Amino acid sequence: MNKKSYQNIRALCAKAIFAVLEDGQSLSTALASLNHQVADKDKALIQEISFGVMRVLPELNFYIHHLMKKVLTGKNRVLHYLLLVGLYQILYTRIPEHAAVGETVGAVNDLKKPQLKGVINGVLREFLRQQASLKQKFQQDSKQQISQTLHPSWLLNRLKSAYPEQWQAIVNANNQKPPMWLRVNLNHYSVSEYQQLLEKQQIASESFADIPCAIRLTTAVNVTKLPFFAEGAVTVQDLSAQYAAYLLAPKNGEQILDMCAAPGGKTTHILELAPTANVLAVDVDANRVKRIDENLTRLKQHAQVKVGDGLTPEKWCDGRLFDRILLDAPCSATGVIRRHPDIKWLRRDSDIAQLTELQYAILTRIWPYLKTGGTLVYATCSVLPEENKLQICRFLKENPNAKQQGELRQFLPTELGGDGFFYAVLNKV
Ligand SMILES: C[S@@+](CC[C@H](N)C(=O)[O-])C[C@H]1O[C@@H](n2cnc3c(N)ncnc32)[C@H](O)[C@@H]1O
Repeated sequence: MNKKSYQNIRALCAKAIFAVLEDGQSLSTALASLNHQVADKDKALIQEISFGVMRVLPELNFYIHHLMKKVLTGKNRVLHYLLLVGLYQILYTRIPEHAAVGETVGAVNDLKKPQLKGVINGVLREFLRQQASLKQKFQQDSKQQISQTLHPSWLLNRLKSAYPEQWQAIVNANNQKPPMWLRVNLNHYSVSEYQQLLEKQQIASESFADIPCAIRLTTAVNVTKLPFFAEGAVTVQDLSAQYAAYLLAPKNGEQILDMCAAPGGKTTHILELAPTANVLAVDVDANRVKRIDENLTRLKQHAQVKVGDGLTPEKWCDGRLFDRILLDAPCSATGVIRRHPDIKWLRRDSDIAQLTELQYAILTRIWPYLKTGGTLVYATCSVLPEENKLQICRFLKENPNAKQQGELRQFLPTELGGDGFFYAVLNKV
């Protein structure tokens, strides 16, 4: 692509944030649709700024409300998001203040609002002047719990009620940048062999006793820097997500259904553990299903991949029964907020009841496709009991042929450990 067609990255950040907060798109989707306008060298910065703004949104809004008599609305709303981008750089990046202000002000041309250059410049410079006192005001704003925790109140209330002792630790973990975890393909390298390869590239890492293929990188790196990534030596996958395939315990030759499989992170792990298992990977989202194929290709694995709705398995299932089913149910994703901080502003309290209903419906429709003696693993990346423990309790009550195997596992996000995840293993008797 011609270099001249790349846009000012602050303008692109503002557009991406606009797409999330005004149009309800996920930040990953919004950034993906702008990707062709970003030079490779700028991709890390655009990610850092836009994800960072989502992480600390209430703080940045607090400052703007103190600095402006009238908030920018209507056709000028995108400039409100540009101001967030400017403030984030000043507060949370190493970009020198003058450059942060200059580049942000320069973005008004790409946003086709040159007449408002003075407003953006004025607000950012006023922030620099008042920075210390505004930060103090923000710290003292204890009435506004949302400012202090950077979480919406409906979610805080749910966390407090589910985890009266741990909610603060969960909130703190959610507000951190996430650690980068890898899953080593043990068919290619042992964990210690791969750590040696990383060391040669000056990439520091730690292994983790509970999961034999997991490595945490001390500092996140682009996957292109990972030795033999393209050849399938490793996959980027959070520690907690790596439990799924181990709990499913697939065997070669078995019939396995990976339900809600896209983008295939767990499909490929199942095939690493049981390379000749007959895996059917199904997801309702045709675009995301393409990514299962891409991941299978990179890892040189084979599975049958279908677009299908978990609510209507009779439409896509060829009549076979499965030895094992992984149901990685669509959920609130409240366990992965540190990876996707936009979730805090996209989800609504009312979504939880709808999701709970959908999860339960998929579970009940899929259950008949499990052989007697077979195993189903129910997983979510949620920390809310309604989507997890309470679902399983209800299912066990209503389905006498379902028996719980082992303990229910509710992982909570921790600073250096894995994401928030839930697992239940059910046997059909
Ligand atoms: C948590 S993600 C799955 C992650 C995936 N298992 C992995 O490890 O890469 C949940 C998935 O559920 C899919 N989904 C949502 N509703 C569905 C439905 N009714 N039937 C099938 N898939 C559905 C979404 O498209 C999404 O890809």
